[in-house]
Amino acid sequence: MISALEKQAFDCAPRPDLAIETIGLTFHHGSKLVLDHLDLRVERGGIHALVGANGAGKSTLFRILLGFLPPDAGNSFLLRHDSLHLSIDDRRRVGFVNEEHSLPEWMTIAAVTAMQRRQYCDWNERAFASAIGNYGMLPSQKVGELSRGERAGFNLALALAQSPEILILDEPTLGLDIVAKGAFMESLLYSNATEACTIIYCSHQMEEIERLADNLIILERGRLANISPPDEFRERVSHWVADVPFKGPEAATIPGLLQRHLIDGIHHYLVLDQGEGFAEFLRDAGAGRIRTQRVSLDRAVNAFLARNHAAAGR
Ligand SMILES: Nc1ncnc2c1ncn2[C@@H]1O[C@H](COP(=O)(O)OP(=O)(O)OP(=O)(O)O)[C@@H](O)[C@H]1O
Repeated sequence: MISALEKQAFDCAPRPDLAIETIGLTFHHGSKLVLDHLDLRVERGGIHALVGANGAGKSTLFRILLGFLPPDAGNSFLLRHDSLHLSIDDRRRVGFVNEEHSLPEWMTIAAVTAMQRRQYCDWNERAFASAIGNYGMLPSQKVGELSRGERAGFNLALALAQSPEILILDEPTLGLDIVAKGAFMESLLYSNATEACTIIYCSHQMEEIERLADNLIILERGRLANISPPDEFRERVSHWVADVPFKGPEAATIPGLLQRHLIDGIHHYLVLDQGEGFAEFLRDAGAGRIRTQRVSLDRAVNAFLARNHAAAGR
């Protein structure tokens, strides 16, 4: 028989197969609940995209995981280590790139690189050279002189050279133009980081996610709303087109409704987790012709995140 104390310790013990684990993680910014008893388990390896509406709590989650913010309740573990007690060695195993790309502006690329090289004992010169090779930066250039895209690329090259076991990317391509975004993603994909480490990647760019991610994590108001391969999520959302007479059925009666539109007298419904039974529902509502269309990941995620607007309209 184990005691209540032992059971609690066992329940909070980190799992070795997980890169990230949060248990009942709760955080408030003032009176605002930002993370709401979040239970998240991210397996080691692969690319995991973290998606959510603005203010869903994604950056806050990263800050807690990295030990920059203490949670109000619950636990968070990074590579099995409690985020509140990460040692210097634990931190060396974690690469972090965010949209700010904050690096000392007055230092040259050569000087920042030399500093990082000294700091990380597992420094991988090949990974650094390969990532930085996508850009035409000169070692003598100061960080302050770099464009946003170059700064992002430099930051990524530094993080990859660390040989991290986990790489956390918080909207690293925010504000970059399409060419700079492409260069950043190429550097990431053609590094061997994708084989050797777990990448958790927060982005609003669905086409990037569709191309890169093995797993789609959706955070909604501080709670976990989905964790699955992106395709699996996309298949949960279906688009039905039907010539239902008049205004069509009341929104409140439509099963799984995410979004609906009336275009040229034809009703379009985006619904969640509905199979063939939905066609029957439309037929019962008076529909003659009914067809379904493929939904892109972008559309599926956006409709899912905006579904509360549909609910509010009911
Ligand atoms: N320092 C702060 N003080 C007060 N509230 C804050 C602070 N930082 C964040 N918040 C609030 O916490 C909530 C979550 O913020 P967070 O930055 O984690 O969201 P996010 O999901 O990363 O959003 P985005 O996609 O816009 O970057 C937001 O509602 C935000 O207004």
